[in-house]
Amino acid sequence: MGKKIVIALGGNALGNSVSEQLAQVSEAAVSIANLIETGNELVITHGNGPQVGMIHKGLNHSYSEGVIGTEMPFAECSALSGGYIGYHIQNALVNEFKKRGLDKQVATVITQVVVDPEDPAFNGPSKPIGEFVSFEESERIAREKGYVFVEDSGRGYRRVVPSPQPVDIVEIEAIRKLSDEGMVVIACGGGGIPVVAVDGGYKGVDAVIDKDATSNLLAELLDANVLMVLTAVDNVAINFNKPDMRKLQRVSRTDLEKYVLEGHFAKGSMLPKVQAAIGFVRNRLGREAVITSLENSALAMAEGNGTIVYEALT
Ligand SMILES: Nc1ncnc2c1ncn2[C@@H]1O[C@H](COP(=O)(O)OP(=O)(O)O)[C@@H](O)[C@H]1O
Ligand SMILES: NC(=O)OP(=O)(O)O
Repeated sequence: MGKKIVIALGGNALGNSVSEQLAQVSEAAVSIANLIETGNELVITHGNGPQVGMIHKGLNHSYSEGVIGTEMPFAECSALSGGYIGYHIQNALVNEFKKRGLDKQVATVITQVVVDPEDPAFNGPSKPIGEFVSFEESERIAREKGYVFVEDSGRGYRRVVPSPQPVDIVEIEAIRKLSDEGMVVIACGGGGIPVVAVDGGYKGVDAVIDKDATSNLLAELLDANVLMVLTAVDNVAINFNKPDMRKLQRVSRTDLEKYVLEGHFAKGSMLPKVQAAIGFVRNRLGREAVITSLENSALAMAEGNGTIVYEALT
C-alpha cells in the first residue's frame, strides 16, 4: 500500500553550479518518479546550504561593488534559493513524468517557517553554508569580514550562521491541500524562510534553518508515514571515517540516541539528520525514518537498505 513520504534532499547533493544541479535533480526525478509509480504520496523538501551561501556572497559582493543598490539579507537569499532549486526540481519532475506518461502536477510552495526570536541559536552560529575553503582561506575571510568558520566533516572549512529551531510552518494548510489533491509538493526549501511573529504578522530574520529539522516538523504536521532524508551516503555510520567504522542498517530509536550521546554524528551535517529521524519516530510505532542516498532510495523502501530508524516496542 502507498505511503505518505516526506523526502528531504540534501543541499550538498545538489552540486555547486546550474549544470551540476540540473544533472543531479534529473537523477533525483527518476528515483522520485519510481516512488510515485509504486503508489506513494510525496512531499519534497530540500537543503540550500551551498546555494544560499553562493547567492548571499554573490549579491552582497555586487552591492559592495556598487553593481546593485541594495544589500540582500539571508531571509531574501533563502527565498531566492527556494525559487531556484524549486524550479529545477519542478522542471526535472515534469520532464520525467512526461517521459513516463504519468499524469501528475508539481508545485513549489515558497514557505515561511516561524522561529522564536529568543532562540539561543541567534547567539551562536552553527549552520554551515556556502563553499568549502582551506583553513588559511577561512582565517583570511574571518579577519576581513568577521564571519565565523568551522571544519565540516573532513571536507574543509565553511562559514556558519545562526540556525534557530523551526516552530511552525505558515503555509502548512496550502501544502496539505495541494498534497491531498494528489499534487507533488515541493515545500520548506532550505528549511523554509525564517520569520518571527510581529504585530499579528511575520517578519524575515537573518538565519538559515536546518532543513532536516523542518522536514521533521513538516512530516509531523502532515502525519506522514515515512521521513526520508537523502544525502551523499547510503548509511549513517558509527565511528565515521575511522578504521572501525560500522554502517547502521535497521536501528531502534533508543540505540540511535545512545550513539548520539557517544558523539558519533558530526554537528551541522549528520547530527541534524539523526535528530530529525529520532524526533519523527519517537513514541510513534509504525512510523519509519530513512537516511540514505538518492540512488538507494527506492531500494530502501522496497528492501530496507540504508539506515532505517524505528520505534521498538518496550
Ligand atoms: N556518522 C556519520 N555517518 C555518515 N556520514 C557522516 C557521519 N558524520 C558526518 N557525516 C557526513 O555528513 C554528510 C551529510 O551531511 P551534509 O553533507 O551536511 O548533508 P546534506 O546532504 O543535507 O547537505 C555525509 O555525506 C558525510 O560526509
Ligand atoms: N538549509 C539546509 O539545511 O541546507 P543543507 O541541507 O544544504 O545543509
